[in-house]
Amino acid sequence: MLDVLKESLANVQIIKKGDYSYFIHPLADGIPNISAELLDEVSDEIVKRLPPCNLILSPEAMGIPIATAVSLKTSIPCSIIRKRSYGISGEVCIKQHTGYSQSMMYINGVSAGDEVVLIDDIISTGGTIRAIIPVLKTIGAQVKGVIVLFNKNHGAEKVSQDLGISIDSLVDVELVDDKIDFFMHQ
Ligand SMILES: O=P(O)(O)OC[C@H]1O[C@H](OP(=O)(O)OP(=O)(O)O)[C@H](O)[C@@H]1O
Ligand SMILES: Nc1ncnc2[nH]cnc12
Repeated sequence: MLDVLKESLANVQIIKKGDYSYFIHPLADGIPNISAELLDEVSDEIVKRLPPCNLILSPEAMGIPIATAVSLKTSIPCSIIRKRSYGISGEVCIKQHTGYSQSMMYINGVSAGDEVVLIDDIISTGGTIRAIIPVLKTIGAQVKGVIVLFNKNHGAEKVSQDLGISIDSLVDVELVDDKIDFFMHQ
């Protein structure tokens, strides 16, 4: 099961962003190419786990292919959290910190009463999800769940406990320096 995903994890390259270890994978980076089979398999699995919701939300950039595929398979609309401001009414600005970058992000298209599932390629430090979730609650949206492909170094468990939300993932990743291990959840 999840054989294409398993195969895609063999021989991933690891690079350094300063002191931060980073692995290169099709669905986390768009490099090497994202095969249709991989996207199909991963999105099928996420659809199986998807809590009932009326909106899929995903931060740019690498949440987009996964969230789009899930949206196509479920007919649930998808909204993208952008790194550029449109300055339109209702836009909410947040500050994202990852292990290697800081960026402003802008939420449009989420309304009070929406039942939202957040989909992303990876959780690592949790900075991205920690920035997004409280703002969704302030807007009055209900966060029905978070689903990521990769849970790096137990980021999901830490954020889940701190924010009191459920974070599901398909693969646990242990990455320290240049040593990487993957643990599939099935
Ligand atoms: O848990 P964290 O430490 O916050 O890391 C996870 C985030 O890092 C990556 O986003 P990035 O902003 O690098 O953009 P990208 O999707 O364009 O790679 C990834 O897509 C997640 O959104
Ligand atoms: N591809 C990746 N590898 C390791 N850490 C990450 N954090 C965000 N993207 C990552």
